[in-house]
Amino acid sequence: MFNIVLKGGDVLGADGQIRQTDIAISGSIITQIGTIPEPQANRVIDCRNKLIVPGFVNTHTHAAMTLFRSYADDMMLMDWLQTKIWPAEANLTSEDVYWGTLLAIAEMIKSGTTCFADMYFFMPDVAKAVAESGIRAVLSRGMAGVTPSANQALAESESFYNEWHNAGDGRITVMLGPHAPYTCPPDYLKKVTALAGKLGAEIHIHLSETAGEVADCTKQYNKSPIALMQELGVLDHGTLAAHCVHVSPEDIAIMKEKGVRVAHNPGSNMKLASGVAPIPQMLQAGICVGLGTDGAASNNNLDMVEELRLVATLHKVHGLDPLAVPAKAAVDMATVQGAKALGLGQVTGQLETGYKADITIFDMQQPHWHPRHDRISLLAYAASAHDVHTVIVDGKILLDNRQFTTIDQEQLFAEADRRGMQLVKKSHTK
Ligand SMILES: CSC[C@H]1O[C@@H](n2cnc3c(O)ncnc32)[C@H](O)[C@@H]1O
Ligand SMILES: [Zn+2]
Repeated sequence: MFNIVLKGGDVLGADGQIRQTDIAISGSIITQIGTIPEPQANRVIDCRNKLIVPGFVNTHTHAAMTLFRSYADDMMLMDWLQTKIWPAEANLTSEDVYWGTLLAIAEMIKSGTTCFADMYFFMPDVAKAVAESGIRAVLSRGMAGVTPSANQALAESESFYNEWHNAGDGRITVMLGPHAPYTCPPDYLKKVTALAGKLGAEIHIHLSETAGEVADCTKQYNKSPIALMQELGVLDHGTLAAHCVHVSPEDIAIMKEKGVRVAHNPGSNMKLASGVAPIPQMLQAGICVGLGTDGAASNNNLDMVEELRLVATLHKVHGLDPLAVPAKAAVDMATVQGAKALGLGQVTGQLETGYKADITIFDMQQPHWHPRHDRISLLAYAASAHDVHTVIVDGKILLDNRQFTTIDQEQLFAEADRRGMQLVKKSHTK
């Protein structure tokens, strides 16, 4: 007796091939892929005309920034952070972060994401939203060495790791989150690396996002941010580096040597006019690249279906090369490579027996899914988040025929609207 059987869908297997077959789920695990003639299960889902893929892995976001969506647009990164975002974030409460995160989780589930990496504040409240909603997440308490709360952030990171790493039925893992080289001076980063060594924790950090960051770092330390991180030991504990837009061939060689995994955020990089990361060169060098949305204040949504299309098209036009990031490579970045980037390569990101049942099911009975010459191509270039029909995480259905099973949508929208408006009003009256 299985818990769930997905019957007769077009399944994207771990070998990259799509076959019409069945998937059986027992508890949290995929236990069988192949024809199951008369399935005995608590729930059998008819998946004819459905595409079944590994749930998307969003490798970099700041979930609760949904509350600042459309508050500050059309600005460059440092101006955006310094004049709008950081002042507004100073007013955040733990309840705001809980509701903002839950809004993000709802948006991610509805667009097919089953796992995300977050860096923010009030992380126990983020973890609570993750635990209650049923999604999978890799959480980091953001730390900035230049702020008065620098030492408190280190202490909170340690207690957060001790309380939440592997919690929520194993759906939550924890990393350390030094924000960036320009907010975390070398002495502070040394404390972070010492803590990473003590806990056995990996590190999630923003690196080389803008040309200005690289120029300032080079002026101050005579080294690129990547080379500086190498010197400080930041790359010795397992590193998830967000952005890496302005990296040189020498930086790429260091990243390869140190096994740095990259969270590529094409939508955010385009909107903040940060630049185009050399992703084809990184892939060529054998670096693990996952896909992320960044926060909803810089993207301005958390839709990995859109990000999939952006990554597959941006690098073509930038390099004048239609093969720069083919559809299959883009889908891999959104799934299997994303899971590897988060240190979850043995857990999620693939439809294979023994892996967690983290699954997204697309409804292909829509005009833009016909004719079906190539389903991977349709997913990368034609699909929409509206096609997401059912989402399963850890063997539990979180979105059932487009309806949430763990989230009260009406209450969520009311809380998020009220809190978002209040936060922006507070920022304007200061
Ligand atoms: C210290 S918690 C995380 C911190 O990061 C800020 N943030 C959001 N988007 C970006 C980005 O693209 N680059 C750098 N920092 C970013 C967020 O507002 C929080 O303050
Ligand atoms: Zn970010």
